[in-house]
Amino acid sequence: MPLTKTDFITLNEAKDPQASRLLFAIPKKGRLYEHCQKLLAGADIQYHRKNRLDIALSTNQHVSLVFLPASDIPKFVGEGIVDLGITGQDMVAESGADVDEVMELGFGKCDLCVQVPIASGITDVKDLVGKRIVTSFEHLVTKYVAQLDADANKTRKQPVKTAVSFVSGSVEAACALGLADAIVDLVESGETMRAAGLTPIHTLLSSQAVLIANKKAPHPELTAKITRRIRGVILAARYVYCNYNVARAKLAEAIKITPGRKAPTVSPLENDQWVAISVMVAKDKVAEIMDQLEAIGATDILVFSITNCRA
Ligand SMILES: Nc1ncnc2c1ncn2[C@@H]1O[C@H](COP(=O)(O)OP(=O)(O)OP(=O)(O)O)[C@@H](O)[C@H]1O
Ligand SMILES: O=P(O)(O)OC[C@H]1O[C@H](OP(=O)(O)OP(=O)(O)O)[C@H](O)[C@@H]1O
Ligand SMILES: [Mg+2]
Repeated sequence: MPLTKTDFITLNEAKDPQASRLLFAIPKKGRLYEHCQKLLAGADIQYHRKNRLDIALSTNQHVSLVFLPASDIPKFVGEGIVDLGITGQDMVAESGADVDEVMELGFGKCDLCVQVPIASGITDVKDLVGKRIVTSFEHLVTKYVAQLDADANKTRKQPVKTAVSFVSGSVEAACALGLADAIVDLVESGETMRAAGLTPIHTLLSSQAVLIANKKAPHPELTAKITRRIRGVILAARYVYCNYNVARAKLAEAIKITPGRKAPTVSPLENDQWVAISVMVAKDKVAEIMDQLEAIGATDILVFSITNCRA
């Protein structure tokens, strides 16, 4: 939904140079919305969003949050209408907007894939030349198809053109509806693709959510502060804190298993044959690491979640 008149009044207030708030665009719904809410909470950017209003002034930071469709955010950031934004890398690529990609956020991971009906037997994108492709990623796909066509036409007498048409959602239905021979859409678990009887034959790009900034954003210090805070929240989500005891004789082996981000903290125990180690460990490797620590005789291995951190 476009911004309403009330939104623009609030936006103008928010842009009042006296207030000079940083404008931060957040996807207004969908896959990225909840993750963004958690990020904002972790970064302690508090706000109260009034019912149906797409702008919210932060109550504790010099920031106004602007809730927009994920697909519009790269353009708004690129043009400097807002200073910072969160969206998918796929949306940034599709928009062609010139923005600073400040940081990958580790959620909203998916691939943009060319998909064909399993029954078509097509396995090569070259076999789509001259056929019909339906997608929401019109610019990316048009560019990709232009190259496919150009390559194919080098060896053809009669040039062919692959047709690309746009739909805004439920792209996977296009083949079954007889609108397309192939589609290009996002795949995460692959459930939607399989349910539609489709199979992937090529990946155009891999995407995840990113923090993007206008290249001439007028609030460098506030931008840097928010970026640092968000980086802390992201980092905290990727790591756990691990504490264990190990025989001093095994210290070198233990450090190899848990080298930490810089180095582990090694503290003496009352028993001078043993030391205690505290260290950050990647969350997705923690079970493996605990197995390895146990195998060298480490004891009292404790793992704690980290709610926030600065590294
Ligand atoms: N299935 C998915 N898994 C992971 N990330 C996804 C998935 N679908 C979309 N995304 C990411 O989230 C971004 C926004 O997609 P989302 O589906 O939330 O918005 P939308 O399609 O505009 O809205 P809606 O689907 O609610 O109409 C995409 O650009 C992509 O980066
Ligand atoms: O591989 P999966 O885990 O099944 O996810 C992929 C689906 O998720 C998105 O759709 P969404 O639910 O956002 O609906 P939309 O097509 O209306 O955007 C995307 O467009 C795919 O259809
Ligand atoms: Mg969607």
